[in-house]
Amino acid sequence: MQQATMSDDDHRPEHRPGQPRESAFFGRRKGKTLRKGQAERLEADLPKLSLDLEMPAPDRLAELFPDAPAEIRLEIGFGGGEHLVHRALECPDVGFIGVEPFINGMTKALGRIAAEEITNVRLSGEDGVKVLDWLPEASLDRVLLLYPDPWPKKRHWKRRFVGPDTVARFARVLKDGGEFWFASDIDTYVDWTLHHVRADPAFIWTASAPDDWRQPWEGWPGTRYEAKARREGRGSAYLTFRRLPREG
Ligand SMILES: C[S@@+](CC[C@H](N)C(=O)[O-])C[C@H]1O[C@@H](n2cnc3c(N)ncnc32)[C@H](O)[C@@H]1O
Repeated sequence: MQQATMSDDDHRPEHRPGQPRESAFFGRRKGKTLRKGQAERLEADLPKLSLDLEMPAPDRLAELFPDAPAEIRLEIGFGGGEHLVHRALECPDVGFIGVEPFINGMTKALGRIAAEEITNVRLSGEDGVKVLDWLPEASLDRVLLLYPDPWPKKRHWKRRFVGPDTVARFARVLKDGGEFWFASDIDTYVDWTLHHVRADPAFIWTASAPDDWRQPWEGWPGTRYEAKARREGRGSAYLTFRRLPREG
């Protein structure tokens, strides 16, 4: 990563807050044709683990999981699920919701979930925006966005998942004191995210020293996309924002 400038005003011309987006997915849903076994797994296993966005969310989100976890985290755009599965195994008492519209990534994650007999994960193949809008207010302890599609060309910055509307959505679904974790190897996206999240009074950026954003979180296993960034010579920033208590 080039040195992030951490300035707040670099990207304002592109930032025109308007109506909340109904979709923030601009990527591919399908890659290589799935092998027969993979297609069968997708068909058999996904419905069992998938959120039903046609039905209202349960008031107590913990009811989605067999062991009614006290803590629930959401990972948006999990790719092949490497990080999601690692954390689900590391924290069996936490409920994880993973969102990934790319079918090949979803299939890979389903394979790992089955192989490890993981029970504390629920999934959605929908756009993360739809899942955020479905979730009850103040229902999550953490939202993770790890290496979101970077859209490096300036004319595409508006496609980035982070924007004023999605930051407001994070603020709605997070519990007081909950956290939004963001990782990226693209310096303009790091600056962009700092600008948008710090513009929302619901959040504070928790960093007080450079290592707080240069070093990954405890137990960090890396991600597939991060490994690619390293091979190509880019470092990363890891931003942690805390949702402030609601007033009243
Ligand atoms: C660059 S990849 C990173 C994958 C993984 N987090 C990693 O670090 O290896 C970004 C992922 O976000 C997914 N994605 C893009 N837009 C999304 C959206 N609106 N909702 C949910 N996932 C999305 C893509 O399908 C892709 O798998």
